[in-house]
Amino acid sequence: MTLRELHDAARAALDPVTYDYVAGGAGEERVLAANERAFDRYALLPRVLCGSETRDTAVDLPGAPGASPVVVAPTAFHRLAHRHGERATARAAAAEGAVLVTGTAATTAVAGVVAAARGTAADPAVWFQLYPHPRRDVTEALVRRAEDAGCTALVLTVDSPVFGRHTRDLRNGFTDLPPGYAAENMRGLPGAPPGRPAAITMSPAVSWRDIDRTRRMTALPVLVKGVLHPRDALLAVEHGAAGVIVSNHGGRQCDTVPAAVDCLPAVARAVAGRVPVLLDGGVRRGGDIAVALALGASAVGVGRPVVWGLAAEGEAGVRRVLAALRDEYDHTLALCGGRRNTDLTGDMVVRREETW
Ligand SMILES: Cc1cc2nc3c(=O)[nH]c(=O)nc-3n(C[C@H](O)[C@H](O)[C@H](O)COP(=O)(O)O)c2cc1C
Ligand SMILES: CCCCC(=O)C(=O)O
Repeated sequence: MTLRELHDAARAALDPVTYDYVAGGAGEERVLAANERAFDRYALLPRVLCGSETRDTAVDLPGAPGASPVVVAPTAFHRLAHRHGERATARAAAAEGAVLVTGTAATTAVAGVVAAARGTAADPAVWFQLYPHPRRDVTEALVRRAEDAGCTALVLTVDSPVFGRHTRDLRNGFTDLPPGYAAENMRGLPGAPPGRPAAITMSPAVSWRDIDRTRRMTALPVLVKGVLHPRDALLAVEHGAAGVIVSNHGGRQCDTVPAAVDCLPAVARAVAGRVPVLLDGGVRRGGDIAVALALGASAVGVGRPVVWGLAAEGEAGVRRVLAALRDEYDHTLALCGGRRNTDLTGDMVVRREETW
């Protein structure tokens, strides 16, 4: 099955409200569409007669040496997509050597997610995503949970000072998890109502000070997710980020921003190799990964395709998505005369004429 067929199978398997939650974006979904379309405007200029029978596509990421260049981006509520939920995703990512980013909005507690990954691979890399919280004690409790579970890095999502307005969810009245599902990591936190999970809080009042505070709480590397402006990328490095993730949240926050991949070159220039830069949004094929790496990314994140794999076929479906993307990428690397990721350089990407 191709990724497109997995998407169709997922659509058939999911109830329409859940499908819309995953598929949808903010506003008129312009950014959602632009993320994928932007890749059509980039073409690869291969080099010839410089390839190799053996290629190495592994990449060293914070807390994840020798990882796949395809990272599972944090996506909420996997138990809505499949009864095995985040555990299935974790087993699949571990089996494929891919970093799994789980997070505050997971429907399985982080300890269970890491345990599932460890049941599959000796040394899986699971990162924990959280929103900078205005209450330090809440952030600290989440950080300890991630550490105790065995996560190897934290991801702070900074593109969500307020919730995005997801048009389809508003139309469908999808404002809360159905009975029987919860953001399990939010249970028992300071300020949580007894027996119930605390609400996931986003605040426009958080700042770089909160990033500094979080960094001081932990020895884990901290990546900053949701950067588009090159000056923010620079600030992230200055504030000790171990990595910068260029992302517009899959078109689910501001519907007037550029396509994610179009923001990558300027961010990569600003970061200038000091920490890894990752890119997510609209990555759907191996060629997209090659373009992103040539434009300065060390790895890419994939969001929706993983959820489609999960909904269609559980663990096996997620494995299929991750394996297909890595295999297509390896094939593209071979076609471009590369033997390792760093052989893809900026001069090998050109703009297509927009005459079609
Ligand atoms: C259903 C869904 C849930 C998401 N939940 C989160 C989340 O909890 N935290 C976060 O930082 N990003 C979240 N994202 C954004 C993804 O991490 C990622 O930026 C985006 O999906 C990448 O775009 P793609 O879906 O085109 O690959 C979510 C995206 C989707 C589609
Ligand atoms: C409170 C959960 C937020 C999930 C999210 O980030 C998204 O749906 O885009």
